[in-house]
Amino acid sequence: MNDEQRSLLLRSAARFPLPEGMRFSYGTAGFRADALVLHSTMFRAGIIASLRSLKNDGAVIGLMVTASHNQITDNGVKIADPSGGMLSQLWEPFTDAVANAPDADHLLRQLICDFAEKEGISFDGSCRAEVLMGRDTRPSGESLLEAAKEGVNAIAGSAATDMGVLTAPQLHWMVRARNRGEKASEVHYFEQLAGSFRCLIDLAPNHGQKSTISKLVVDGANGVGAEKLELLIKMLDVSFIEVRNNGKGGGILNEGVGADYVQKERVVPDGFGGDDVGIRCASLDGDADRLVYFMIPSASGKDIILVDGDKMLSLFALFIKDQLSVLLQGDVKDNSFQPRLGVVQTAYANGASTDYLKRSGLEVIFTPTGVKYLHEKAAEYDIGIYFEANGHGTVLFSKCFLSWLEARSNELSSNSAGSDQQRAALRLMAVSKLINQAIGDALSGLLLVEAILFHMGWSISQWNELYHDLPSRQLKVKVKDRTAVVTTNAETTVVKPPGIQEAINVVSAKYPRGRSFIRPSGTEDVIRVYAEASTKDYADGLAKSIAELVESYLG
Ligand SMILES: CC(=O)N[C@H]1[C@@H](OP(=O)(O)O)O[C@H](CO)[C@@H](O)[C@@H]1O
Ligand SMILES: [Mg+2]
Repeated sequence: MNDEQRSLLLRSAARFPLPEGMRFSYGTAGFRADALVLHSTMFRAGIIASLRSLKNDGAVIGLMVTASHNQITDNGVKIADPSGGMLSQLWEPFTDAVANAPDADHLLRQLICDFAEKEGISFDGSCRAEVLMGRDTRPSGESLLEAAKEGVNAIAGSAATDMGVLTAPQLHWMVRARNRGEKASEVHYFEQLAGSFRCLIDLAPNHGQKSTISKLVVDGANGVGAEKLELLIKMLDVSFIEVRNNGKGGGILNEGVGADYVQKERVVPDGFGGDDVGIRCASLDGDADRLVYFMIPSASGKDIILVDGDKMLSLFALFIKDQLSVLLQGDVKDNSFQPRLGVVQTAYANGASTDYLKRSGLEVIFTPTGVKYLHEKAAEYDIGIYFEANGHGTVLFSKCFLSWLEARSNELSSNSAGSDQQRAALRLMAVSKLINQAIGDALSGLLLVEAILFHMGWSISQWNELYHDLPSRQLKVKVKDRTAVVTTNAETTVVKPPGIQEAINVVSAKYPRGRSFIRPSGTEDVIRVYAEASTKDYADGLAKSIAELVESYLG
């Protein structure tokens, strides 16, 4: 950095002082806190996004202002890498250090200069950083986005482009598209989703009945997802999707609504009730990267039948596996390309889903919690399907598989146009365009679920019958120091403190189909307890006993 660049950075940083007594951590999914204390964090996240762009020879980086499913008074920021995926984990320690560096004695500037030197990032103007920015509908978003913009501008020669209100997955999609030299506006995003959805519907065996698709009611969490889904519905020109909780009726973001509420509390969200019994319903979260489906079984209670991320994963896996087997029919094994299909879950996946997937002949792999881990693993396959139970996930197609698929499809269209094999190839191509390749996306996931249910001719109940969830229960335990718990085996085994894993094993073995684990949360100051067993009472009892163990070991 030359003197001029240094003084620009210092002048700008002085306008966003670090709040006293706060400690910020990039955590599982970006910085999150009360919006009132976040201006310095946003400014600094802007700096990091600029540096990340410079490190990648000026590739576009994304910066999304959102706190997803948190309460409306919170906000946060996630950074998207050039691929459209989450910020590289290798940069997280630096990101944390920048967010917490004291203003005094130019420590922030020093930290940035030292890191830039180590990473070989040059400020000589040979490349220009570019950061695409978006925000959800939180009232604090506009001013926080301005702070982030100042952070980008504090690195001389960088450009920040404000894309306005977006879902998080839209911004990730745009970053990916820009870096691939593809059209990247919101209209292009909608066109790609709508076009590939129509294609899947037209390729369905029962396509003549598309005007009879039954009603779907979507809880938009009073957030950005509702607004964008309404636009998408207009572009699709369909009438079977109704959006509720779109924020226009006075409802508050994530309050008694949204995917996280529905999945964790397992109760009917606001805006839904007796008139919706038996109807296919879905819930988005506050930045529309999570999606769960549900059904209201009776008008008299608040209970729902939850159709979660595990079931979405199972539905996608089943459909893709079927299409692949049609496509590969008759191919001589030795000569043909055998695509590797992998399914990625975390320990929170319901045991019944894992059994179902394995019984279906699928390769199931486990990673720690957090989509950054699942995404990385899924990317190792030709087709990698990943989902967290809470509804965050997607399907990744490798470049090599897509080239093979395109060639195979061209070959089939000249030799056997209209054949089952050709239709299977076209379906798989449409899925790869519909489902967001950058990150889990509730809107694209929703259209894929709808297209597959239509293809199968299934109701939500038939989908739900793929397997029966084992009753499960999650608890949170507040302890003195959650970092005292260290786990291994994708968080299913505790290695510290000594003895607790053995105790967990003994307790779990007392319950039929008992399985439980503990881990420190990456987003809250708690130890999370998960338990499942053959009945609801057993799952509740097991969770309670494990929580007591945690208290006695870590108090
Ligand atoms: C049990 C659970 O739902 N954990 C969530 C939650 O992480 P924790 O580290 O468990 O706090 O927030 C993450 C970010 O949204 C999400 O990826 C993850 O699945
Ligand atoms: Mg979210």
